[in-house]
Amino acid sequence: MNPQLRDGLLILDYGSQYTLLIARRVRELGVYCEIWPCNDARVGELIDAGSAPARGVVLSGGPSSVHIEGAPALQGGILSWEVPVLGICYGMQLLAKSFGGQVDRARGGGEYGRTQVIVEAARGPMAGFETGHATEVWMSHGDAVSALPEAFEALARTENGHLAAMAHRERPIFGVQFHPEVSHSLEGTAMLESFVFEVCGCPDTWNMADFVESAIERIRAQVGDEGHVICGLSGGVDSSVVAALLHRELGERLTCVFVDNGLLRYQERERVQALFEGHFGIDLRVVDASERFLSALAGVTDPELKRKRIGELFVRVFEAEAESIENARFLAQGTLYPDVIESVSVLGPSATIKSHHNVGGLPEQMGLELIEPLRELFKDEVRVLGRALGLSAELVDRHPFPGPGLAVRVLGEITEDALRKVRQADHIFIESLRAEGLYDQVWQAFAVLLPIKTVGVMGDQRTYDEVIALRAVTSKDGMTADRGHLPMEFLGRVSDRIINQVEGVNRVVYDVTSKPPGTIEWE
Ligand SMILES: Nc1ncnc2c1ncn2[C@@H]1O[C@H](COP(=O)(O)OP(=O)(O)OP(=O)(O)O)[C@@H](O)[C@H]1O
Ligand SMILES: O=c1[nH]c(=O)c2[nH+]cn([C@@H]3O[C@H](COP(=O)(O)O)[C@@H](O)[C@H]3O)c2[nH]1
Ligand SMILES: NC(=O)CC[C@H](N)C(=O)O
Ligand SMILES: [Mg+2]
Repeated sequence: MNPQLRDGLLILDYGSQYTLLIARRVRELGVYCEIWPCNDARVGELIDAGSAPARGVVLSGGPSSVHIEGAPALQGGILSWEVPVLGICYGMQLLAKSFGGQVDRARGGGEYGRTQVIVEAARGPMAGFETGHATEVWMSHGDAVSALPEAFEALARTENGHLAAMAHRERPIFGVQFHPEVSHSLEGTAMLESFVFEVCGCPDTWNMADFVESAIERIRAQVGDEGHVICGLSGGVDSSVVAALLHRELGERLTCVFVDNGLLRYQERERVQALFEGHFGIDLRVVDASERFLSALAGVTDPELKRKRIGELFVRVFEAEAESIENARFLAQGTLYPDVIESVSVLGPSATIKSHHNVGGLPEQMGLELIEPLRELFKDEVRVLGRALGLSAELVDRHPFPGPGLAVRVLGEITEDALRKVRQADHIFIESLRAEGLYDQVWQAFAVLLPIKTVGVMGDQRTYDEVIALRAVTSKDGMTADRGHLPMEFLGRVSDRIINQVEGVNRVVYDVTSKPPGTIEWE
């Protein structure tokens, strides 16, 4: 928990796809916030201690229904913190149920998409409007509050009379059935503003500079005067920002370790070495662990098992380096919020999407204590921070590259030959994007090698070779993504180059799946 949370908002996540957007909106207002899973153990501890972690609490939406067995519940103790609460969608339904109201399947099957609501009482999130004001909001619900709890009154209704927002008559407890955090709710930001500033009284003092300061303070407290930190440096945006932050505070008490795991892209090791050894005056060690990684992955085809083996080996390599450095008890990583949220599940183990190597892939026993100063940030926020720390545009605007690297882009079994194919194809794709000025128009792009063979004809000869899938996406933070709209002629040129130059590949396809329902990586 960051001490800045005391002046900010705690968002409890019940599994909504929009929870991240709530956090973004709040931070855009200059107020710090954190998202915790609704069943986070810290909530129970803080309830027992009787102390609220923040100035207000937001209960997010979620896919479940409050009247179904096993649906995530509201820990009633939250209400004893006596700080303002705003329930959004599922969050509002939880509040209604807790206070004795009725929640049922909505008449007519629910409301999805654009809806007009009319303000009935200008309080709480609706404080900025006149009674009778009509505003367009975004709905996405199949259940509805069919009977208001006695202690509550309606703040807004839809045109056909359904409850759209409610407020406790005496306490600062509010619910909205729609999603003020999405941009389709035209005056949603104003509603959040009223809640955050008027109701909760949060100061709008949060910004990146504060973040740096408080991150450094926390690092200082954690590391002490003698501690030495090992930083896993991949050459990517996140770990470079962490290294720059740590270097400011620790100077020579920082050692960066770049691991060549044999799963890197074309000439990646050389590029990272050239960039960092010359530039930052940072102590950089390059460890060639490729044989260890490749033998640990031999014969492994399950994506989660790949990720776990890779996560564990990374840590073992860092531990081995730490042994030769006095007081090296800490491991810094560039973990971001999306890495965390995808690796841990809200509703139970089945909802884990994938174990990011640096979170869900970590071994249970570790000899090093983690330092993860970016754990509460999103990618685009880290980029802003990187620029503020003076990192070059080339580094800051680089496409992300996952720690498990090409292992999750060779579907199925990983062999040297498969790595060669995907590495060459990726290089051709990325260089072509750069050469034709398209690199910055997509958020991430890469090649995937599929474990299937198809028939082709090359130079009058029959071929029976493998398939490369190209993937390019646009995104803001990696949590959701859309297909990249690359010109078909460009894709055709890349396809020709790949098939001509990469031995063993005779077909190229383009992935047009968005996220959701797909994920960005194929494994
Ligand atoms: N080859 C590597 N050597 C050392 N550490 C690594 C390596 N790959 C990943 N890591 C560690 O794992 C963390 C998470 O990887 P991730 O790819 O999410 O971040 P990144 O590489 O720093 O940034 P980007 O998202 O731009 O690729 C990194 O921040 C870094 O600490
Ligand atoms: O460092 C990382 N370790 C991992 O284990 C990992 N898995 C996915 N990614 C990257 O995260 C973003 C979202 O990816 P997905 O849509 O595939 O989950 C994309 O940018 C992915 O490249 C990872 N990064
Ligand atoms: N988006 C939501 O929070 C949906 C909540 C609840 N499952 C409903 O359909 O009403
Ligand atoms: Mg990376």
